[in-house]
Amino acid sequence: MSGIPMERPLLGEDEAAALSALAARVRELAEATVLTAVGTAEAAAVAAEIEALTARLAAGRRDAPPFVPSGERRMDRQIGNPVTGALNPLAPPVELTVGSDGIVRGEFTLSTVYEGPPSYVHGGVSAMVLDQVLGMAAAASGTPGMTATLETRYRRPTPLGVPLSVEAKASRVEGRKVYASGTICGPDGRVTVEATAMFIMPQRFVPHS
Ligand SMILES: CCCCCCCCCCCCCCCC(=O)SCCNC(=O)CCNC(=O)[C@H](O)C(C)(C)COP(=O)(O)OP(=O)(O)OC[C@H]1O[C@@H](n2cnc3c(N)ncnc32)[C@H](O)[C@@H]1OP(=O)(O)O
Repeated sequence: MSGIPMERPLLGEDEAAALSALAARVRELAEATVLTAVGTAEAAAVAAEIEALTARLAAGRRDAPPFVPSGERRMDRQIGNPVTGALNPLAPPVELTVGSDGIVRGEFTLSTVYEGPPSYVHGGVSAMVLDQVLGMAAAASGTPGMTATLETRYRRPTPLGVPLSVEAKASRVEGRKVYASGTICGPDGRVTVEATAMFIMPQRFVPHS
């Protein structure tokens, strides 16, 4: 049982745009923090200002990240998602589209905050992106589910700071189980990471169960 409530407020367009702009500035702040070379006194002064800004935002704190309305496409309502969520400063964010062919596609660039080995993307970050994209491909097949298994194969290092592409597709559905596969490719089109996964729709979400 999660400590975060399932019920969510829905953001209007203006509020979603304003909070997304805020998250974009915080993303820049995170990268500036990792890369800054200002001295210790300046770092301490900035930390104090950020503490005050955090207190201003927390003055209107919600119990859980809000959703945005998304009509039929319930999979893109989680604006606080750590991969795709414009509202989440930890998300790159990866913008995804679902094609009529069932393939989920996206383009994204990862900054140095996602570094694993020097100058390359952390393997856990690649796995997180693929989990999301394969999960959306499973949902696009009509059977959304929770990740039961996720296998990643790291073919070559994934570079930071250059455009990457990701895509995934559901391969088969067996009852509540959906199998999907996908890749991340570098700017040269070569695959850097491959993944396969199996998602299971929890029994409690099965319609009319
Ligand atoms: C509708 C839900 C919301 C979705 C909204 C969609 C939003 C739009 C897309 C967004 C995309 C997000 C992408 C990120 C998705 C995460 O990150 S999900 C978070 C990570 N995953 C988890 O935390 C899952 C934790 N595990 C669980 O909750 C439960 O174990 C599961 C996976 C739901 C299965 O529970 P269950 O339905 O009670 O399973 P159960 O009836 O015991 O078993 C059913 C069958 O599955 C097999 N099985 C069960 N678990 C496993 C396993 N881990 N490995 C292999 N086989 C297994 C059983 O052996 C059984 O097989 P058969 O006997 O039928 O052959």
